[in-house]
Amino acid sequence: MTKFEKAKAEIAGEKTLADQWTRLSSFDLDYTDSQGEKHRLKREVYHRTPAACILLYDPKRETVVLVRQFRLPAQLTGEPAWMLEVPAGLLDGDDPEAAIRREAMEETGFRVRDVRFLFKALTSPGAITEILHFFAAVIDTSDRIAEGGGLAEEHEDIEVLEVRLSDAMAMIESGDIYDAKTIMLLQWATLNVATLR
Ligand SMILES: Nc1nc2c(ncn2[C@@H]2O[C@H](COP(=O)(O)OP(=O)(O)O[C@H]3O[C@H](CO)[C@@H](O)[C@H](O)[C@@H]3O)[C@@H](O)[C@H]2O)c(=O)[nH]1
Ligand SMILES: [Mg+2]
Repeated sequence: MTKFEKAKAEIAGEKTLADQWTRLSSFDLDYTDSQGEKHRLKREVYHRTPAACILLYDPKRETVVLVRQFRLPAQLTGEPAWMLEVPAGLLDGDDPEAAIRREAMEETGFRVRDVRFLFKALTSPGAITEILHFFAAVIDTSDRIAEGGGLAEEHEDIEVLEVRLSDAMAMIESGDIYDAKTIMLLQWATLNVATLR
């Protein structure tokens, strides 16, 4: 028995506010609350498509592969804008595992052999439809078969770094790493390092 047994949400209308790279719309929502009372609510939603990210861990060197790139929203909030993150990208119609293999190669030059699906998460459920699929893979130096750095035709300008897991954890505390998906994967790695062989 939950508080929300009487609750329901029905979409009464949707208006597209912007439809360029990603659609932004405004919804009228007929929300019946937990007391059974009906209210008309307004909600704006940014329709981001699904994405995937990956922890690449080398157990011999105890290192993780991170990428640094420019992020405009970071600059707009006044934070350092060339952010350190785990490799990630939009699925672009592929299944999550195929997409993360492609993104890992494009961004880091690492070939992903066995890949482990960990979990998925909505990254900002109040406003954004983005669902992110999290993966982990064990790598070693022989798996780096290309430069990485991102796609030239998309002007991706990516630096590839290999950082000790313990140093990366310290960079969360110092504020040098402040991307949510990256913090989640580094913490997962720290908790599960014994399984990453
Ligand atoms: N024209 C245009 N191109 C864009 C725009 N936004 C992104 N792009 C292009 O689309 C590419 C998307 O690259 P991906 O590697 O697929 O995605 P990502 O930006 O790394 O996204 C990942 O990280 C984000 C931030 O943490 C996540 O939001 C996202 O879900 C994903 O995990 C960018 O490099 C850029 O070329 C835009 O508004 N307009
Ligand atoms: Mg990316």
